[in-house]
Amino acid sequence: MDEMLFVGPTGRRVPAVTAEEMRAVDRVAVEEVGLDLPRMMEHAGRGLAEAVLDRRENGPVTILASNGGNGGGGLACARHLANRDLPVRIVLDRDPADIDGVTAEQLRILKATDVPIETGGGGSSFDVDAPLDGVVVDALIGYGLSGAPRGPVAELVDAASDAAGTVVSLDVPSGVDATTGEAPGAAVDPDLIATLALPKTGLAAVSGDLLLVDLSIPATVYDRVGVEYEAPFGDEFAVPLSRA
Ligand SMILES: NC(=O)C1=CN([C@@H]2O[C@H](COP(=O)(O)OP(=O)(O)OC[C@H]3O[C@@H](n4cnc5c(N)ncnc54)[C@H](O)[C@@H]3O)[C@@H](O)[C@H]2O)[C@H](O)CC1
Ligand SMILES: [K+]
Repeated sequence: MDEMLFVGPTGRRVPAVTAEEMRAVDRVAVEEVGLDLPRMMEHAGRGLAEAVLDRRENGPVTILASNGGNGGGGLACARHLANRDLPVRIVLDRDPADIDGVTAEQLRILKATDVPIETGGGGSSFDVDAPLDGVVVDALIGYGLSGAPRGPVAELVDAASDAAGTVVSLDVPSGVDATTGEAPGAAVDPDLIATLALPKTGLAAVSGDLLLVDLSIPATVYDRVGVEYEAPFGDEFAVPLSRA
């Protein structure tokens, strides 16, 4: 627990958490402190959008999203980028009607805008075999990965892997186990990973620049979970990390 695998901008060691520890942090934040999921997801989406704006290239921004917390952050990011007139499109792994929970709240907002929402995995306007140009945002799976990517998610992971431009993964590259860094099947190989709140232990074993995005989780949450924590953000809301 609390392996010091990462270093922040001031040279300070930043602890890493396993997926299980991060789930415990989430649970305490929501149930004991009242920092609910929509609030954290908004920070995730904005931090991700700032990372994309920093690395922006000509061409569209394609946001690949599934039905979890990771996808919800991707959808919040899409809103920020579209509000800045970037040519954004969303590709879901499933029919929009099958998105639920907090992620569906994010989707509902986007449906009121003119951001195109497509569905990957056959039978839709999105051609999974056409190369993706511009920036690709990988918001398919975060620390909720269970086994090798399957079905339409696997096809979208492959599409991100074949992309010519910059690929930015949210929290963890989709297909990579957040705790071990191992990939049980296909996995995204991003240029940049915008990881949330604390780095995940598995990120020590994968390539890609690392940016740590603040979710505004108070230190008491980490205390209650037993994660040794010193706020790594200083005066910033996102800081680059290097691997120790
Ligand atoms: N405090 C925080 O760190 C917060 C993080 N957030 C983000 O939420 C995700 C974790 O969300 P969760 O809903 O638990 O899981 P995921 O989104 O990672 O994945 C669920 C999604 O993926 C599908 N899936 C899982 N395994 C597979 C597979 N092998 N093949 C195909 N599909 C798979 C599953 O069916 C679901 O659809 C975390 O990483 C952060 O990005 C919150 O936004 C805020 C708090
Ligand atoms: K991801």
